[in-house]
Amino acid sequence: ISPDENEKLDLLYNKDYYSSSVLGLVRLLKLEQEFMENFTIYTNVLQEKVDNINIYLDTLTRSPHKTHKKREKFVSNPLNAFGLIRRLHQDWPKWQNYTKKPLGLLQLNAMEEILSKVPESFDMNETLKAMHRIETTYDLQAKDIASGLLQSTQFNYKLNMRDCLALAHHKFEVGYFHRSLLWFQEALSLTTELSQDIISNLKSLELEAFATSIITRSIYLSGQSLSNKTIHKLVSSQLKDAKQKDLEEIISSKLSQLNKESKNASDILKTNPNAHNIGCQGLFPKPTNLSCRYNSTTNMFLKLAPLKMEEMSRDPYIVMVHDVISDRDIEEMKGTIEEMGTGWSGSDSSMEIVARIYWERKKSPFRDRINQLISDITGFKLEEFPALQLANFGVGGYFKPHFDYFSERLTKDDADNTLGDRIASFIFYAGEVSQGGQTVFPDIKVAVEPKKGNALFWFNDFDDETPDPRSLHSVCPVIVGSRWTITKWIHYKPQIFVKPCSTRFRKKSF
Ligand SMILES: O=C(O)CCC(=O)C(=O)O
Ligand SMILES: [Fe+2]
Repeated sequence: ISPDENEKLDLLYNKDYYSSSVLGLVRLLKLEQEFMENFTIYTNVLQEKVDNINIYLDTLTRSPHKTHKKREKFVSNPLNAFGLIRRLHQDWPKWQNYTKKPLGLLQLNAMEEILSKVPESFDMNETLKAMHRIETTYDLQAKDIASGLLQSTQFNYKLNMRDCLALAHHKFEVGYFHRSLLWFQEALSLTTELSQDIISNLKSLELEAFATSIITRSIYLSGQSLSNKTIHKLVSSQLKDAKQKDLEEIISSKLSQLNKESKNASDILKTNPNAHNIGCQGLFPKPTNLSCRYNSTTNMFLKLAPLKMEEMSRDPYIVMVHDVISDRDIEEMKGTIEEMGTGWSGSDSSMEIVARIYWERKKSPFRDRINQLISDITGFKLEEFPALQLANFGVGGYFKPHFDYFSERLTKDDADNTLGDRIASFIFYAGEVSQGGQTVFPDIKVAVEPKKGNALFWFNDFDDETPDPRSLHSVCPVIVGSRWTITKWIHYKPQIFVKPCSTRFRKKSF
């Protein structure tokens, strides 16, 4: 990578994107609100001008003087003659000037300023990907999503024709022709609503862009070896003079054709559910041999307020602790956040921006309390690495399957190797997530609902600090909700005197 490209990447990665967190989306909502307020004032100012002109025109209402005789009679009266000359000499030039007076400049400038902050193509693409992730992970249907039905919940929100068209085009670009066709049909079924719209020619532009992509692709697929220039010419000639209806026809028929040709290939294979998707859809078999219990032994304080512990898996050990963090704690947590940074999923070339994160490095009563709580629950010592990581996911935000042990995730914030590996992970669920966002362990078929107030604890390593690959875990795309988490990684070395005696070693095969 050249220094230039490095700089570009740096810019891309250090930007605060709207799509990567619900916090970012809240900022964007405020931005749109501001834009609409300015637009409203602007239209009011325009309206006032129209009103003023109308009031003046109303003062001049008179009979239409249809014949020459009537007109002659009218101007033969000195009052009318005088008024006529005076108006044309004095008034009308002023009104003409009035029409030229610029209006609402303040608002127009404010709107321009706001438009300089709107989402760029990166954010647009991320939100298309997020929608795609939600659709494919949970195997939702275009018509359901468009009408506000997400899984079994019916919302009062709907997508409009332009939303569906953008999704159809994206599905085509990523090779999901079947889904693309369904979204396109959805868009067509909604066309009436905007057909009279002043911006409907924008729709034609988008249809044209879509048709161009499709025809270009089918020419490529036809196997003729043509230069890009020739292809471009061919496409333009096919689309020349195409009306909106023609464009719709071209897109529909080509998509159907692509879909037929690729049957059993792209869509079906790609949406073939993997273990992560099965977990997200709630289809793991229900475990039967697990227990719930009150824990009041790790610490004196627990005798007063025992912990509600629910086993999620016995081997490897995964436990959910119910109702351990209060709404007040969560509000306090949000108050401690300064600037948030970009949260990532994946590694190297497949890195994706999925959340905003904040490392709580400064000592605070909140941080002390949370660390104490984790110590009380787990019995582990945290003094040597007191930092906490807070995260807020975006809608559709997720985390690819990964391991938390160091060999996998070496980050500069947490890579103090003198403390040893991250033998265990502890996560508080600190946001309201009504759909999606589960923590999933695909290999051992465990899926955990991110219920606000609860916490999840699991081991990443065996007792001898060797990695336990069954700790592979992922986060399902958030469908509805603002997913906040507080994460703590528990390191090996500080636990040297407190580690449980049970020996959980990697099973060696000889
Ligand atoms: O938020 C979660 O449920 C898990 C996050 C995670 O796996 C991580 O940050 O390493
Ligand atoms: Fe993780």
